[in-house]
Amino acid sequence: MKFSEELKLENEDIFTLIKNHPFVEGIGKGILSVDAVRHYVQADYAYLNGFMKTIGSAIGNANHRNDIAYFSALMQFSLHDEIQAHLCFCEYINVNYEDLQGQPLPPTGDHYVKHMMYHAQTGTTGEAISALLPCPWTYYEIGKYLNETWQVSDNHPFQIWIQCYANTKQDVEEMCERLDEHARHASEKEKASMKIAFRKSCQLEYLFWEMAMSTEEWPSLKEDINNE
Ligand SMILES: Cc1ncc(CN)c(N)n1
Repeated sequence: MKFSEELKLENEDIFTLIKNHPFVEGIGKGILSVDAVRHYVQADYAYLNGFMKTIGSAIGNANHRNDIAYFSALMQFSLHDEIQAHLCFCEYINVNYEDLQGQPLPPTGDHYVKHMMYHAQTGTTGEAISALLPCPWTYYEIGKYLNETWQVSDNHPFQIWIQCYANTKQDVEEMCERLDEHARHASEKEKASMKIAFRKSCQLEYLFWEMAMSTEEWPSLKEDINNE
């Protein structure tokens, strides 16, 4: 069995939790709370910046030119293509995209970016790919699942969002192949680290949806004090 197939099998529980998450269900139904969508886009804009910076760190640690070329191509999707997914949500809540940019990451998003960055800075290229892979992989699974489950017609409010990710099969397969190539040359110890990095990223993907749904914020009394 390929290493990527092993990872999928071992983390099927989290993939299922993600597909059944109320935010994901809301995308399928075409009904989501405005606050949750606003919170998601604000956090995801900052998260994608962190994701791309993590790729930058992985490039800094890479020993092979083909990995550098791969990482640079991987960055393009987040930098360009995902804007349409965000704009789809912005249209739904009738808010300018620019107004949702530049916000700090809420606790879960902050933890997720730092987790990926840790593996990119301290681990091997295989470990960095393991930490980064759940981002494209879980979204591809969500897009595919929603496309198969709901009638996603032209007038579905989240059609563009769903198609954006449902069409990424090839990208995910390519990333899995790259991971499998690294796993073939990895020691048992390195493969164990890769598995930990992958599972935590899957779990943080789930928690990111929770974060948006609960509009998670850093705890503080300061606003209350300022408002008194
Ligand atoms: C948190 C998160 N995870 C994954 C993706 C899909 N690239 C995303 N936009 N945001």
